[in-house]
Amino acid sequence: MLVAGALQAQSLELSRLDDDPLPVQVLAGDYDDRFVPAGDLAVRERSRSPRWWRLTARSGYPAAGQPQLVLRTPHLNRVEVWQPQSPLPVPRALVGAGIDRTTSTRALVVPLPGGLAAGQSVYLRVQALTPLPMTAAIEPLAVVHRKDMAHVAWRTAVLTTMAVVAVLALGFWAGLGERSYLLLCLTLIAQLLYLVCYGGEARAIPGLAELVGNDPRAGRMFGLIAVLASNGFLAHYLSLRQTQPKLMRVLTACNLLVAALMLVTLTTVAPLVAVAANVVLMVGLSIVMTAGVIGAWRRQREALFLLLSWTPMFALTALRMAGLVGWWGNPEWMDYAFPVGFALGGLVLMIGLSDKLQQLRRDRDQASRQATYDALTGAMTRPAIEARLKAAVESAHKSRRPLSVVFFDVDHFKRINDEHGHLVGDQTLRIIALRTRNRLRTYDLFGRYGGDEILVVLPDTQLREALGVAENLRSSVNCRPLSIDGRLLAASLSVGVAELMHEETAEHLLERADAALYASKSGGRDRVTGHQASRAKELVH
Ligand SMILES: Nc1nc2c(ncn2[C@@H]2O[C@H](COP(=O)(O)OP(=O)(O)OP(=O)(O)O)[C@@H](O)[C@H]2O)c(=O)[nH]1
Repeated sequence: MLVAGALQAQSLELSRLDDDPLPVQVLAGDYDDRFVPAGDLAVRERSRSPRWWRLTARSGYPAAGQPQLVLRTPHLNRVEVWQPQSPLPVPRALVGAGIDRTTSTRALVVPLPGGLAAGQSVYLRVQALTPLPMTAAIEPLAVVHRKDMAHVAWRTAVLTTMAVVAVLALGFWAGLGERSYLLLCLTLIAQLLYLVCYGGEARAIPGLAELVGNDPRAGRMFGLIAVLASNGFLAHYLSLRQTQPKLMRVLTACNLLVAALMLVTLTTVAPLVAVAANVVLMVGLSIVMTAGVIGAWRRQREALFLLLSWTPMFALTALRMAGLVGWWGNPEWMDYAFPVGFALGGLVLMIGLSDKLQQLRRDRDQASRQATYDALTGAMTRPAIEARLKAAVESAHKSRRPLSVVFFDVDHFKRINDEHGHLVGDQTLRIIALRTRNRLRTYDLFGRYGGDEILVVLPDTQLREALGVAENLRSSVNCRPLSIDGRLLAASLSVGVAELMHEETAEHLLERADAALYASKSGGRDRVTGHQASRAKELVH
């Protein structure tokens, strides 16, 4: 292993004493032959009681280089360090008593003012509260500062990204009322709190600093809450209950285990709980990953986002598990990879969620279009035109402005169907709809009321003008034959017109227009009839 900057191989030896004798005895060398070499430079302390560790230099670290003892990823651990020839220890911890605010939360740093001669040792009394190993190294002060600055920059970027995505998710939830956003926000906040508890930034947050300093279980609780919230989010996001009910049941069982672990965490700080929590986390992640793979196989779009966001987290959690059980050390990049994985995962899921909502909106718009517009003619459907007529009538009454309706029906349409077939009948309807609609203003309403009946609503229009419009519609059809599949077909319309009377309902207005249409039919077809309310009789034009 190289000391960056100094470009000098770490010539150190780490050993552990499985006991907690008095410091004077240890410093006097009474226990020196009972220290067992650790094999590498990882302080992997599993005992809950304080244990002694010894770091011995194989070659010298001169005082001129301002060497510093560095214990990376200390998390919640508390350490007392005896510098060579010093009878008093230097206490160090990220949170609580022993904080050193002159360095970042990357590591516990203790200066070695007199350097460390070959064969000289530094003694550490370690009270481990987390099972992840701390890596010991000796770095020149300049290197410590450089790495601290990089650490602060990285952590600030990552934690700020998570906080921003969480706030955005909260805003989306408030605006759209979509529960997934709230679950995503909760997940990110719990992950953020988990990271700042173990990463040490909690020491800068009033309230949280005291909580974490006094109780190492706080971070674990946040971790478990994050697992619950993220499982809830993912189940909701993938619609797991509907799409993969079996996996949903397994995930629910997993959530119950997490809830049980939360209860256990309230009563004990045993490291086994951390291992159990990580096992449950891995099981939960495996279920979610399986659901993602199945969803992706079924071409469920959101499953792809899920895989994209959770594959790195899955791999990192597996690596962290391996670190916990001692299969490998805890390399420096893992300190950053884990939070970056959280932040990127949150970002990708946020994008995925927006994509899902966009898709839902497109589906809803399409369904609403289908419900509003008739596929054959492009006119409004009957329920849609009726609703719009009702609203137009209310608005006309309120504003005391005129409104008229035109009702028309294709003459002898049944005959066209019978003689030329249904498809030609369809084409006839389509062409008639096109020709008539082209004669209307953009704000006139045009709807298919029945098989070959069309209702036109003309806002701001009195009967006289409406009769003119109706005549225009009629002539647009009978002015020249319709050309369908090389055939020329003559068609005509019978039209009824009525103007809205004072306090009249939409239904009554329609009845009068229908009566006028009936009058056109019985008067010989291919004509326009207006229903003149005041004279209570029909006018034929
Ligand atoms: N091709 C086609 N025919 C339809 C559609 N909807 C309804 N029809 C037919 O349209 C015909 C409507 O006939 P009516 O309006 O009752 O009678 P008509 O032959 O037009 O006679 P008059 O209205 O008295 O002039 C019926 O035969 C329906 O089967 C459709 O979407 N496509």
